[in-house]
Amino acid sequence: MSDITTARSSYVAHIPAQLEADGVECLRGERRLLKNLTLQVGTGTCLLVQGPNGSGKTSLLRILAGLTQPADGCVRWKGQPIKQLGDDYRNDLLYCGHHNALKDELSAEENLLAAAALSGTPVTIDAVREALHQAGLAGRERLPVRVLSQGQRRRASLARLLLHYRPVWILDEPFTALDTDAMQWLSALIDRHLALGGLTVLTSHQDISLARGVRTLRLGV
Ligand SMILES: Nc1ncnc2c1ncn2[C@@H]1O[C@H](COP(=O)(O)OP(=O)(O)OP(=O)(O)O)[C@@H](O)[C@H]1O
Repeated sequence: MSDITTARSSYVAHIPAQLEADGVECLRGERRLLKNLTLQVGTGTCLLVQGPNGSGKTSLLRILAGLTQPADGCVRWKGQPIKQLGDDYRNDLLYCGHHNALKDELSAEENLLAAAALSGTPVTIDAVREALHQAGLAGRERLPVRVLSQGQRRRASLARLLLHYRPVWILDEPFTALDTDAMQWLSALIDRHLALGGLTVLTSHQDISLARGVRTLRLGV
């Protein structure tokens, strides 16, 4: 009995904490955007997905986040299909979409508090204020989001990265609208996330530079 337990424990311990796409296909209307796409992203790794407009970057990120089902193939986290993992995967994931997912009439503070509560992991107002300060929004926390600039809205959305530890970050064009300081802040945040054993998949039309290096996947070429 103890031998079996030991064997099972060591097997579990050796399942790599990696995100995998295995033979993924994505159809949009008449178009096949992705065919037999296979990739692995391990902890401490950043994968940058690049390609022309319409090449399927957002579609791939949505499939990796479990928000869109692939026409074929499978996405796995720690060796298990994310479809089967359900909330166990969602609790390990932080997805920041192309749009900022902020409600215009609410302040940045209220947006972050509401998003955290909805995700089932409420946070304190102090934690939210600290995250918004780090995101460079000190003094703007209580304004309705509709009056913030595009870059400030992006910063407010990205402040979610500071509120919970989630190993899998999937970020769709997170650098869009950010100024140079904010781009450096976000790069440092991703680097720290990778150093803590997280992984990141992101899209960007610009090249990005991280201390740990970046792997690039080019679509539509
Ligand atoms: N729900 C949908 N129904 C039909 N077509 C869709 C749908 N979602 C996306 N598409 C199409 O799929 C293609 C890829 O879209 P996607 O958003 O994945 O591209 P992208 O590489 O992220 O583009 P961009 O660089 O412009 O953000 C586009 O031609 C788009 O119109």
